[in-house]
Amino acid sequence: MSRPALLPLYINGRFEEEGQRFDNISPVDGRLLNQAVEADAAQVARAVQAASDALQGPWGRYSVPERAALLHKVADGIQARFDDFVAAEVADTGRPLHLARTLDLPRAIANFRTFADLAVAQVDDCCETPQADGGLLFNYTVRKPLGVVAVIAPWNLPLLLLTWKLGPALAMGNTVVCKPSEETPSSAALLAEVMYNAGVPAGVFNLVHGFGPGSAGEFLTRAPQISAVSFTGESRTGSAIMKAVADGVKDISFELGGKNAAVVFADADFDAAVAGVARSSFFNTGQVCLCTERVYVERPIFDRFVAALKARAEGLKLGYPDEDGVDLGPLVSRQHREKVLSYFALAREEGAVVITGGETPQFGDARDQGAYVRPTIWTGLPDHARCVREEIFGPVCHIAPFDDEEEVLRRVNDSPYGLACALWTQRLDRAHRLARRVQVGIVWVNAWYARDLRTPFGGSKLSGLGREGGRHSLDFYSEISNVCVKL
Ligand SMILES: O=C(O)C(=O)/C=C/C=C/O
Repeated sequence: MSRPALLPLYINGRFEEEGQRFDNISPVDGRLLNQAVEADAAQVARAVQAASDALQGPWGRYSVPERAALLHKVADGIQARFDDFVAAEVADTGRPLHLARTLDLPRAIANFRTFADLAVAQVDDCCETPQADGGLLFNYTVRKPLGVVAVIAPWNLPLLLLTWKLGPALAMGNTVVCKPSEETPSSAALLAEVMYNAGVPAGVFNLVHGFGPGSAGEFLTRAPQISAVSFTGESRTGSAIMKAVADGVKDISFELGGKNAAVVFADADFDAAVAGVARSSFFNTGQVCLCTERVYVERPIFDRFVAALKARAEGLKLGYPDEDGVDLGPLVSRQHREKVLSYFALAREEGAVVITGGETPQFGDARDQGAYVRPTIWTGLPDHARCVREEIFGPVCHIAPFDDEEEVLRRVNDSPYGLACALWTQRLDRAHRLARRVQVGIVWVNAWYARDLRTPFGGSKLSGLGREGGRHSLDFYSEISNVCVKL
């Protein structure tokens, strides 16, 4: 698979290599993977202008079925280069090959196909209003594109999350300017090739690489012609974007941070709960906004559960992406590892008992130049400890006992975040009762990160604004008008 040594921009249907370059470093062994072009203010402005112009071009005359057909062609194009995309995603993130093959790529393809099909199936409202004079009002909904959408994607699930936004945005007739994370630019560059080869009209999809403040991210969110920003990432970046678009009162869709809890009751299926909590804490090396970082276990099974979770964590294999049986890759970068390690140190200062982990592994090979950390479990911290309140975004969780529903509900809700929660119990009456009272956007019961793309997805409090998924995405990416006709 030949991945370009230089990842270009893609503006108005043309690949551009002019501009400052930045290095893309492997988190597996620290070697230079490739470089990407950092878009400057003028290039971002041209991308946004191209997107704005494209709305008045052929794309503006595409019917919904024609847009859907083109999105299926894009999905076909990704499928046809499945291995290239897997290699790009694995190179940038260091994730296990099997994870890219079973999650990232299938979801990227599904993200286009699902919203192409939902757009075609979309039915809008109408209603009749009898008038006192015997007349009738006929009301119906008209759905138009928002316009130019800025899509800013994170580095933890680069292609999955970029396409999760692109699918509905394009299905609803918008044009987009995308800025992938500077940590993971490679798969987005491949997607530009697929868009070009699928015949997506020039200006409909544009790609700018770069950073946030003072770089492409800021230039994009401040561009006057954008109508909306769809962003997944840290809460404080979300706040900065809100400020950038406030004067223009732009639409925003935010899927932000979390400090997600798992609650394990004594009646839970013990082995399923241990496996589920180990997965929700360490999946993708803890780099998913939905990952568990707070575990609450009912006291009668607490000691047994801690021992079982410790054994699970210590059984996880850290390795090269293509190693047989590898469970965890590295964190996305040395810089992110410094952040996670700072919490490892903070936990000790705050008085944590380290059940397992809390340090970097010593491989004695090239991986020591990477960004690996050991899966880590703490206990013994008070609920107000920073390590129990702040998002760490690594393979780490704090585990604490609880005695009753009301206590654990209060503790789970005592968080500035409100994204996801996993409840492990066989008392489904209790599960349904608690699910309504947990202040999050997504509750899993005896499961975690099980997805139906039609369901509402997003968080409350600092975890975000709005919902993605199914009709929620179609509505966000539409300008909906009502027409009222006197008959
Ligand atoms: O699975 C999804 O659709 C999704 O949005 C995942 C988000 C994870 C964020 O870290």
